[in-house]
Amino acid sequence: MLNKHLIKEIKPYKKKFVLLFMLSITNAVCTISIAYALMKIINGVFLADMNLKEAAPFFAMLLFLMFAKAFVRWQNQLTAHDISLSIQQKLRNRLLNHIVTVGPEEMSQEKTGDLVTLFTNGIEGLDDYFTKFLPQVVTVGIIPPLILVAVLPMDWISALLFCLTAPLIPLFMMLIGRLAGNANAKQWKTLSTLSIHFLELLEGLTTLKIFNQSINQIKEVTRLSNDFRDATLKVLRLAFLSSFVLELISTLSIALIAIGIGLRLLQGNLAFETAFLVLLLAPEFYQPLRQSGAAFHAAMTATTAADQIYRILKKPLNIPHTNLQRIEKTTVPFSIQFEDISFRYQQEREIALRGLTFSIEAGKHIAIVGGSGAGKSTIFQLLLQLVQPQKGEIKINDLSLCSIDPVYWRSRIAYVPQMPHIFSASVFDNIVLGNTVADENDVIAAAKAAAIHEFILTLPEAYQTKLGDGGQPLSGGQMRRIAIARAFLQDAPLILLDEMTTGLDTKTEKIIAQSVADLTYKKTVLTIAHRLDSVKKADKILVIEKGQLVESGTHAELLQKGGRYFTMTAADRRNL
Ligand SMILES: Nc1ncnc2c1ncn2[C@@H]1O[C@H](COP(=O)(O)OP(=O)(O)OP(=O)(O)O)[C@@H](O)[C@H]1O
Repeated sequence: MLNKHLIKEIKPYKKKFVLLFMLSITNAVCTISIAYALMKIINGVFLADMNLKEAAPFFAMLLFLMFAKAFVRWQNQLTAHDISLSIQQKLRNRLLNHIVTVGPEEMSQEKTGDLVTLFTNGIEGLDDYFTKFLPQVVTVGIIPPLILVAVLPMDWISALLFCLTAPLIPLFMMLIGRLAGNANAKQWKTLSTLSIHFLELLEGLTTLKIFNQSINQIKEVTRLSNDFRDATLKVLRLAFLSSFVLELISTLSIALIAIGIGLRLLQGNLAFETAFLVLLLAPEFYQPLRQSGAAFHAAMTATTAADQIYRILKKPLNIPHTNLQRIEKTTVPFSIQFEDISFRYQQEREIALRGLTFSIEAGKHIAIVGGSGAGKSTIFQLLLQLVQPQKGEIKINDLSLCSIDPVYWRSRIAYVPQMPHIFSASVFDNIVLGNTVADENDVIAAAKAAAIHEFILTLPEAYQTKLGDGGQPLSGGQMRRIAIARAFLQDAPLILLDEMTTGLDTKTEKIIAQSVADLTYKKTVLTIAHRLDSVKKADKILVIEKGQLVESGTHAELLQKGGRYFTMTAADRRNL
């Protein structure tokens, strides 16, 4: 239950944790002193004929101690929440940074719904660990032992009973904890599955409606929702059961001590003062142990989430971070060499690229063609350093790509993906996307080059119109043009274009083609093309099939060869 990862997170907050410890000791001292003051007042007033003047200091002491105890508990909670919120914020940032650094390939093995649940409920669930469980552990470690030390010299029999009965509570907690651990894991899994299906329902709403499947999906979400309710109820049942058991054990223990004290009082073997003080302290002795049951269950949920969080944080970073170099600006445009590159995606049986060897001279325009799933996009993934080849070497200006700082390297690439992502931000921010030096004129120029400026002006707030989730909806072609404007703005020496003109009308395509020609002048450009008539002008065409390079040359050379490219162009013409 004391999760070693979560405990490690406390290290930077050692001082605050020491304060928490000191506050718990003060709380324990206050608890014992309150019992002592009460005993003095009641014994004095009822049995020792104490008058008001004599009792006044004890009343003052009692009042002071009660305030002090309330203050200490308040500070205790504040400190615990302070530590918890700082750790949560740090973990959220670390998780986010790690996900970004690990990259899309590794993260594609994770379910989006799982990650969303982890990032929200999971991290928030850790709060209970730091604000309930850990302070409770500290309290359990301080209050009962201090009470024991106070009681032992006065009444060793009650102290012995404390010692004999107290271990029963953690023992039962451990037994119930085993069951609760499984129930918590199941509850977490069900919640994740529910999130995944709900996300799918939202994302695939159109498809589901068209195929009349929305009812089925709703039924599935409802079924999962019921499963989640059952799983939660099971967890709650166990939590209530453990509370019941702990309450029962502590109540019986207090009763046992009270009977023992009563009998010895009757026999005259015990002074009233001592008996009364021990009776007052007995519930205080068991209270932290009793409360630890609830804290224990809160911690269970937190540790289940923590296991998932640290599993993600353990994912290896795919970039070797030693001796990273930069390519000086003077060496652009870049020449590229693929030397016997082989690559297989994790958890895929089929190899995506096999022994790929080709070279691209600096400043040349290369087209990559091939059937669906041939491995074209994977070449871009490798060039973007989103994945690393298992075999072979990629060289940029004769420098190994894996020795180049990936952050710097990506800043030298303008990339238009097949399906660009539009963020929940203004049109302006979506085009700028982190380019800190671009001003308004640059953005407008980029939008004009991407033939999207006129359209942006028709939007309610022009360049300030919000896009993305909940914002202005865009067509596929408009999204592509925003992505193309991004690339224009970046003005990088290496340009990777994936299906550049897909989803555009002929007029827009012409405008963009001209802008691309201007943008790519004297730059190294790689274009993935499906429509073969758009690759005729390329300096070199690479034909990829089943992850292998089957042909390369200019359009004319390849046609003359009468090989795979020739067959593809013939098929392309027939389909027109
Ligand atoms: N993230 C991924 N995880 C696992 N396998 C992948 C991933 N991306 C692609 N693949 C697999 O790698 C192979 C090559 O895919 P790639 O996307 O490079 O092909 P492509 O030529 O770009 O296809 P298309 O023209 O249809 O986009 C395919 O078998 C594909 O299933």
